[in-house]
Amino acid sequence: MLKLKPKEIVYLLLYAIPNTVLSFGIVYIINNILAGNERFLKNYMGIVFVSIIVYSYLLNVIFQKKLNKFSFKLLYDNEKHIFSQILKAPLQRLEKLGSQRFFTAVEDLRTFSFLPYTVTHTVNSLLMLVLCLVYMFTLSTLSALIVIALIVLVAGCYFMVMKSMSKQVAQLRGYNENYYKFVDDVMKGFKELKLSFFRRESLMNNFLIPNRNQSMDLDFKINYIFLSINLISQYGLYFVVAVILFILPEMGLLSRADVISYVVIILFISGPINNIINLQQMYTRFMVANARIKKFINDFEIVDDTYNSNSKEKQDFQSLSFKDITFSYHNENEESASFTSGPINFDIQQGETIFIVGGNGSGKSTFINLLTGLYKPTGGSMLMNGEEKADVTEITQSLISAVFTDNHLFSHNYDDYQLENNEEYAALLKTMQLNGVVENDKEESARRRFSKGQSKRMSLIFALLEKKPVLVLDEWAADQDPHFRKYFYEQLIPKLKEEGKTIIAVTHDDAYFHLADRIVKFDYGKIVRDLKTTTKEELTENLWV
Ligand SMILES: Nc1ncnc2c1ncn2[C@@H]1O[C@H](COP(=O)(O)OP(=O)(O)OP(=O)(O)O)[C@@H](O)[C@H]1O
Repeated sequence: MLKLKPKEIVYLLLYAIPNTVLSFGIVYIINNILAGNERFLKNYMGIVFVSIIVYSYLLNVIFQKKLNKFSFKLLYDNEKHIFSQILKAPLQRLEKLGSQRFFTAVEDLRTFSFLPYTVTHTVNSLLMLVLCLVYMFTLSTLSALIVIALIVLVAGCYFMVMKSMSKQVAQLRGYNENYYKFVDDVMKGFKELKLSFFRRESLMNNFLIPNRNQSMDLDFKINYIFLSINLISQYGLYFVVAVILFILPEMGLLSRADVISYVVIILFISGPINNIINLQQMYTRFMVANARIKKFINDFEIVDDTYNSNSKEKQDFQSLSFKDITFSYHNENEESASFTSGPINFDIQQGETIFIVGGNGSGKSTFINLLTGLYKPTGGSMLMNGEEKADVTEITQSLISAVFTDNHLFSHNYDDYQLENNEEYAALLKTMQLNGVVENDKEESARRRFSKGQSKRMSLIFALLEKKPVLVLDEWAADQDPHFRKYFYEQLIPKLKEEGKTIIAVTHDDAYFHLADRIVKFDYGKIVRDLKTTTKEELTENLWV
C-alpha cells in the first residue's frame, strides 16, 4: 500500500536537495560570520541571507501542497478501496472476520494523515545531517569521525529499542479491535444491557475495563519509551558537545577556532537529529498500520464472485433446481464441520409458492443463503431453466429479490427506481396498509424509523419494486399482527402469485401451510419432506408423521 513510485521519488528529490542546500547555506553563512570571515562580512550578505530564507520558505510551501495532495489521495483512495473490498466479500467472510475489522482499518488509514509532515521533516533532517557532517569533515576528519561514532552509538541504542516496539504497537491495535467488539455489543445489545444490572456490570468490569486498562498500560509504556528515547537523543547530543568542547581540543584533534564551528553545527543539527528520532515513532505506527491494512485487504481480497451486471433485460424464468447441493459451517480452528447442509435436491417452477418449514436450527436460513447465492455451496450444481449455471449469483442477482429475517432499510435509495410520483409505490403502500403511516412519496418519509412489522412491510415494498420474478421471504410474517398475517397468507400471497411471482417463504405459521402449492420440510440440514398441498388435514397428517 505504502509504495513510492519513481515519479514521486523524483519530486521528493527535486524538493529536498535544493531545500537542504539552502538550509545548509544558512548555517554556512552564520558560521562564517561568527568566525569573522572577511568574505562574509559584506553588506549584500544580509540580502543573500534573507533571500535564502524566503526562497526556502516558498519551496516548502509548494512541496507541502504536493505532498499533502499525494497523501490525502492515498488516504481517501484506500478508504474507498476498503469499502469496495467489503462489498465484494462473501457473507461468510464478513461473518467470520467481524465488522470491527472495518472500523480499525479505517482508524489505521487515518494514521497516514501524518504522512506529509513526517516525510518532509525526515527528508529535510536527513539531508541536513549529511551536509553538516560533510562540512565537519572539511574542518577535521578525525573529529568528524569521532562525532559520527558517538551519533551512531546514540542512534543504535535508539533503533534497538524501536525495533522491539512494533510488536507492542501491533498488540495495542489488537486491544482496540476487541474494544470495538464491545462497542458493537453496546450499540446492538443496548436494550438487553439496560435490562440487566449484572450484565452491564459484567461487561464493564470483566471485559471493558480490563481491556481499556491493559490498553492504557501498554499505550503508556509505548509512549513512555518513545519519550525516554527522545530524551536520550537530546541529552546524548549534549554529551557529544561536551566531547567537542573538552576532549577533542585537549587531545589536539581540534583547534579552538574549529570548536566554535563544530558546536554551531552540532547545535544546528540537533534539531534534525531530534526530528529523525522523534519521527521514528510515526514510522513504527505507519509500518504497523500498513501491515494491518495489507492484512485487511488480503483477508478481504477474494475473487469478486458477485455477478456484476447492470443489465435491465428481463430474465425469462421457468425453473430453478438444486442438484446435490452441499454446504458446511466450520467453527474457527476446527477441522470438522459444525453443521452440514445437504445434499439438497430441490426444484421450483415459475409461479409456484413454496413454504420452507422445519424446526429451529434445521437449516432453513442456510438454505435461503445458498438459494440467494450468499453462501457458496461446497458441492453440487444449480440449474436455471434446466441449464447448469457455474455462477450461482448470476441466477440470484437477476431473478431473486429477498427480505431477510434481520431486514434493513437503507438510509438512501441505492436502487434504480424512484419513489416520487411512482404509482406502483403508492399502490403498494395501500396494499401493505401503510398509506396512513408513510406521509408522502418523498424518500425521507420512507427512510425513517418504523415499527418492526412496518419495517418488514417497507422492505417487502422495496423488494417488489425491484420487479424480479422470484421473491424470497425469511420468516417475513413473524413480526406481523394476526390481522395482517392472515391478510398476507390469504390475500397478498395469492395476489402476488396471480401476478406471476414465484414465492419461496420460510415460515413457522402452520395455520397457513395449506395455502402454499408445496411444503418443503428441513431437518438436520436436509429436505425430509417435499409435499404438494391438498387439504389442511391431509397436509398435517403427512407433514408431521
Ligand atoms: N454463521 C454460522 N456459523 C456457524 N454455524 C451457523 C451459522 N449460522 C447458522 N449456523 C448453524 O447452522 C444450523 C442451521 O441454522 P439455520 O439458521 O439455517 O437454521 P434455521 O432452520 O433457519 O433456524 P431458525 O428457525 O431458528 O431460524 C444451526 O445449527 C446453526 O447453529
